[in-house]
Amino acid sequence: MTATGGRASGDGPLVVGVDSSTQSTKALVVDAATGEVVARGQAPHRVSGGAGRESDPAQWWEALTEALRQCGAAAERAEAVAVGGQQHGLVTLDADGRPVRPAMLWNDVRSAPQRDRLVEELGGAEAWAGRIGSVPAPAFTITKWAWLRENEPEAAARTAAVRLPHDYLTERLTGRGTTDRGDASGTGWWRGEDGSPAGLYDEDILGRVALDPALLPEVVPPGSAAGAVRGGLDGLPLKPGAVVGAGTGDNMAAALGLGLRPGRPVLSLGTSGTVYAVSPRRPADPTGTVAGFADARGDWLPLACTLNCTLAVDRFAELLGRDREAVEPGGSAVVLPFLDGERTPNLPYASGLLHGLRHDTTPGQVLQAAYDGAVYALLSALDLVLDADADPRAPILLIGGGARGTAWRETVRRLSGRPVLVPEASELVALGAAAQAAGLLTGEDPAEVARRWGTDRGVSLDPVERDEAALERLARTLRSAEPLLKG
Ligand SMILES: Nc1ncnc2c1ncn2[C@@H]1O[C@H](COP(=O)(O)OP(=O)(O)O)[C@@H](O)[C@H]1O
Ligand SMILES: O=C(CO)[C@@H](O)[C@H](O)COP(=O)(O)O
Repeated sequence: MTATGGRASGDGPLVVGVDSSTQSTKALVVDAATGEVVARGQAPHRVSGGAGRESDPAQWWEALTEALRQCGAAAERAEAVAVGGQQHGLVTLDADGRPVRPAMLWNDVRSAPQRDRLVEELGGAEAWAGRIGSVPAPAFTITKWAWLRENEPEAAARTAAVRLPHDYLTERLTGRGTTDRGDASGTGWWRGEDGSPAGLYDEDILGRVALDPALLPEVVPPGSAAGAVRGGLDGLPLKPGAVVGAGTGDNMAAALGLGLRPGRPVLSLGTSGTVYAVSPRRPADPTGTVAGFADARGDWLPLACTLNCTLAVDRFAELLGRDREAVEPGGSAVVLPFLDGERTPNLPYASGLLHGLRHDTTPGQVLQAAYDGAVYALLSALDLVLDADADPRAPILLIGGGARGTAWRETVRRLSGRPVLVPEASELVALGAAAQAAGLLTGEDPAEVARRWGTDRGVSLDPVERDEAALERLARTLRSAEPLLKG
């Protein structure tokens, strides 16, 4: 079992990297010297359906414990651990550190009205982009906190600490309320332009949503530890005293795991679809398409995110009664798979749309159209996340659960016209967290650790001619259907 596709195992210390994302927790035990994955575990999460998307944070802790148990004795020997987690989720804790209510997740769009109001109150989209580098989407933590205050004031009043998903797990490990700049940059109340690696909380913005800064975690600067694993964590197979990294958001962790350099675009196909690149310049997109996130090292991570990716396409396959790979070419069907509303483009009230059916349209063509719709939304932001001087021939790094599927790979090739590289290492978020943990032991930059491990080695797929006709059909349908999708 190797992350790196072949280097021999060494005698390096062991580290644990955790990916606590929407659907599950994955844990890897990695040899810090070679990057060899010596054990792995995975346990699922429950996410509510209906109007919102919520998960009980206590369940993430149970899933972490279970995933580590599956790693066996190797986890107990690890010298350091770090947690990458789904971004943005609002975790509210009471005075005893227990969740006041389930966490509202990144893909819960109930706070769209609060988002619109907040954008207007600060002086519009441009003002937000200039101030925090992003125009908040309803994904951002600040909009969820505003929703909570309005809709469940007693829960907001009982809140003694506000955390992100990865902060919650890190705090249970160390007993200290901490976060990092990468995940903090998705809250809506963190600013990174003052030159200090940890950035700062924007007290004026916090005042607008009546959130006391004392309720927020300390931002641990890159290269520093959050603490050590506490004693007395019954049933958790980690060694007390093991170093705990600051952790980060899952996309920032994957960027670490790839040892990503500026100019290399990443397309991640999971519950969310994301497209991003590392940049030395702080982004500020007033259209709101690109979020100006910080990375976990001191650079930036301009990123666009869709709400409808693998789950939406799998749902189309299920509705059509087909295997997810049973796509067929041709036809004129167009699917805008916005089953959960959408963030890119910004259409929180949208639902899915199927257009262009003819008597001879086949179910396999409709399924292919669903893949096309999901990938189109991401590719429309590809050039926007890259710096102007980025090489347009650089391959797209394709990661996330969907990257294992042939239909996903071929759709990205056909709609992008670019070479595609699918890393052999499948769990890049957990590997990035492991690289952060390893860097704390060795004093190295975590991205250098990942490069040393060779995590971006994989299958190279040559470019194919871009399917302009499909792109044009999608663009036209999106334009024409806008009033309907705005709901
Ligand atoms: N072999 C495969 N082919 C295509 N899709 C896959 C394959 N394996 C997993 N997936 C997709 O990957 C998704 C999970 O991706 P993952 O990146 O682990 O999600 P997340 O991190 O958002 O929880 C599932 O929704 C599933 O549709
Ligand atoms: O909201 C975003 C990025 O801004 C999402 O990418 C979340 O971070 C969830 O990630 P996955 O669970 O799909 O990996």
